[in-house]
Amino acid sequence: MSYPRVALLGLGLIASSMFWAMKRAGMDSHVTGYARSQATRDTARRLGLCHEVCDSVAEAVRDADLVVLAVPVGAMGELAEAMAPHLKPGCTVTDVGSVKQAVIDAVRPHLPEGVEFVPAHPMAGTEHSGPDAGFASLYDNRWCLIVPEGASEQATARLEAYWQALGANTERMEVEHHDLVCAVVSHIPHLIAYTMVGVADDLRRVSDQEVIKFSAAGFRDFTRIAASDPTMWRDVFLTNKPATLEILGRFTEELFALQRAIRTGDGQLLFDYFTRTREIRRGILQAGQDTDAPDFGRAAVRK
Ligand SMILES: NC(=O)C1=CN([C@@H]2O[C@H](COP(=O)(O)OP(=O)(O)OC[C@H]3O[C@@H](n4cnc5c(N)ncnc54)[C@H](O)[C@@H]3O)[C@@H](O)[C@H]2O)C=CC1
Ligand SMILES: O=C(O)C(=O)Cc1ccc(O)cc1
Repeated sequence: MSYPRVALLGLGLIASSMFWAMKRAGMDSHVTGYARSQATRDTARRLGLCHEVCDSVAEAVRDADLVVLAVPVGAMGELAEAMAPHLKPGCTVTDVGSVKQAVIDAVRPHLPEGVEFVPAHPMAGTEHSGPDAGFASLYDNRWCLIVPEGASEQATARLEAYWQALGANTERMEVEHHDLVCAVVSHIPHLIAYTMVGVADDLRRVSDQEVIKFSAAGFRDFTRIAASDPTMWRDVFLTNKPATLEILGRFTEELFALQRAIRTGDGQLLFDYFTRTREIRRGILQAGQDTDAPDFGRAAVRK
């Protein structure tokens, strides 16, 4: 079941992809959009993004049955405060932020009685941002994590059905677990990519093309990930502090153990470690959980 009127607040990669996916799904919702900068609103109008691009938050949310907060995590609270007085009674508010506890803490206090808040997080994205970065298939076969946290069953199930219509699979998760899982599968991997590209740049080998020219897929993937939006990722680390520090602590412990093994020539430790991690990759492929894996990956598993 869809929503008759949807408001998208923040018209970047995630919101624009939602609009194109809604269009592709043939939803007959009327979609309003709002972005803070005039330039983004102009681009959105030029692209035909949303049925109506509004110049104020108040106008965008006024009649909306579903309001989607799609701005960097650090801007969610301020946006929620600005929109709250203009919400339609009984509407549902959701968000797409990469961190959940901080968003819940920042948004919920502003919401009037009778408005449902159902936080969500599509596990899909690219390194591109802005209104022209979106595309209809972004959510196809990707997970959208739903963190009901006090929302009614009816509002939660309705949002799940909406995301499924956009192409995603949905799974419910508790907030603390969500933030820890995302620190492991997304946040710390991004930090590692940022660090590795920074290290290569310190060696002055990135800008003169040498690293790019000779790099295999590993480093290229790091450069892609490290090109992600700086505002968004700054906010992720500032707001998911406990989980990212926990995982970073474990990561550096392991890294030091590997460093020591290299220094002392402990080949057995390195071999055992790499064997264990290879099994994890094979397990993912065998379970068919990596839809991006090229066929040769699956073939290797079948052997
Ligand atoms: N990019 C990705 O791969 C993914 C991002 N997310 C989350 O989705 C949210 C949006 O991310 P993207 O669409 O990628 O970002 P984006 O940078 O493409 O778009 C964000 C939009 O919000 C606007 N904005 C920023 N501050 C604002 C404010 N105070 N008031 C109104 N508008 C404001 C920006 O001008 C921009 O139009 C973030 O919370 C991010 O953590 C979730 C999954 C994947
Ligand atoms: O582009 C990539 O590799 C991603 O990991 C996309 C992504 C970025 C942030 C999220 O909160 C969820 C997914």
